[in-house]
Amino acid sequence: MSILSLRNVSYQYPLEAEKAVKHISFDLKEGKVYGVIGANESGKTTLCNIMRGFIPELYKGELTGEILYKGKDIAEYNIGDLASEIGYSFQNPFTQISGVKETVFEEIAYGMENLGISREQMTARVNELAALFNLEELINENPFELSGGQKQRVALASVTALDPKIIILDEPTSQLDPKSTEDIFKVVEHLKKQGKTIFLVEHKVDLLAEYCDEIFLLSGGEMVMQGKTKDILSDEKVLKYGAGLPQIVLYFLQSELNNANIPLTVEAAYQMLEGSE
Ligand SMILES: Nc1ncnc2c1ncn2[C@@H]1O[C@H](COP(=O)(O)OP(=O)(O)OP(=O)(O)O)[C@@H](O)[C@H]1O
Repeated sequence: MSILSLRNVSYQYPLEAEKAVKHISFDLKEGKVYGVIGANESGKTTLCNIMRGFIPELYKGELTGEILYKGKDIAEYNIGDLASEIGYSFQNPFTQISGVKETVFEEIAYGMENLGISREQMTARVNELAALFNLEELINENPFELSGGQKQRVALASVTALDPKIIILDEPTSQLDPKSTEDIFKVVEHLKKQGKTIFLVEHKVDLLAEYCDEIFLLSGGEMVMQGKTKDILSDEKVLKYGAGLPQIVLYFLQSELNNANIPLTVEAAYQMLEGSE
C-alpha cells in the first residue's frame, strides 16, 4: 500500500525565477527503501522539505500539486504531529542537534518527552537505539563535542526514537568514513526489516545498489528517471544527468561484457561470471 504520494508537485522559492521542483509524482510503498540521486542543486533537499511539510509551513513560496500521507492531504496534519509519522534527518547534523541537552542520552530522549511515555520506557528505548547506532560509549558525552560522524549517528537515533513510519535521510553519510557509512546502511536495512519506509538522498551509488528497492533521479528539479534499482543503476543515461553509477556497472559498460544483464554489485558480478563458466 502507498503510504506517501506526490501528485504533480511543483515548488518555487520566494523571489526565485525558476521552480526548484517541477511536476513530481510518485508513490512510496510501506517497507521499501528509495534511493534519491541527482547532481548538486537538482532539488533533492527541497523535495525532502516538501515531504516533511516544512514547505510551505516554514519556507514560503508557491507550492502546487498534492501531497498525501496515508491518503490525506499533508496540510491537514499538524506539523509537530507529523514528526512522529515522518522522521527527517537533515544533511547537516549540526542543525539537528537540539542544543538544549547536555548528554547524548538526553538528546535521543528529547523528542520522546512530549509523547507521554514513562521514564522506564524512554530509558529502555534510548538504550536500544544507543546499541543500534553504536553510541553506547558516548551516551554521557555532550552532543556538541562529538565528531561530525558521531553527531550524525545521534541525529539519526533521535529521529528513529519517535518511531516514524517514514524516515527521510538527506545525505546521512556525507561526513562519515567508509566503515561508519556501511554502519548507517546496515541501520537502514534494520529499519526496513521493521517495516519502515526509507527515503534516502545519497551519492554513494554502490551502496544504494545494494540496499535500495527503487531509485529516483532528479535533474533540474524534475524526476528524470524512476524505477527499480537494477534498471536505473545499470543505465548509462544516469551519467548524462550528472549522477553516478556503481563501479562495477561502469566496468561492465566499458567492457566487452556489456550486455542486457549488468550486475550492480561485485558479489552479483562474481555470481554471474561463475554461472557463465
Ligand atoms: N532556501 C532557498 N531559497 C532559495 N532557493 C533555494 C533555497 N534552497 C535551495 N534553493 C534552490 O533550489 C534549487 C534546488 O536546491 P536543493 O538544495 O533542493 O538541491 P539538492 O539537490 O539538494 O542540492 P545539493 O546536492 O547541493 O544539496 C537550487 O537551485 C537552489 O539554489
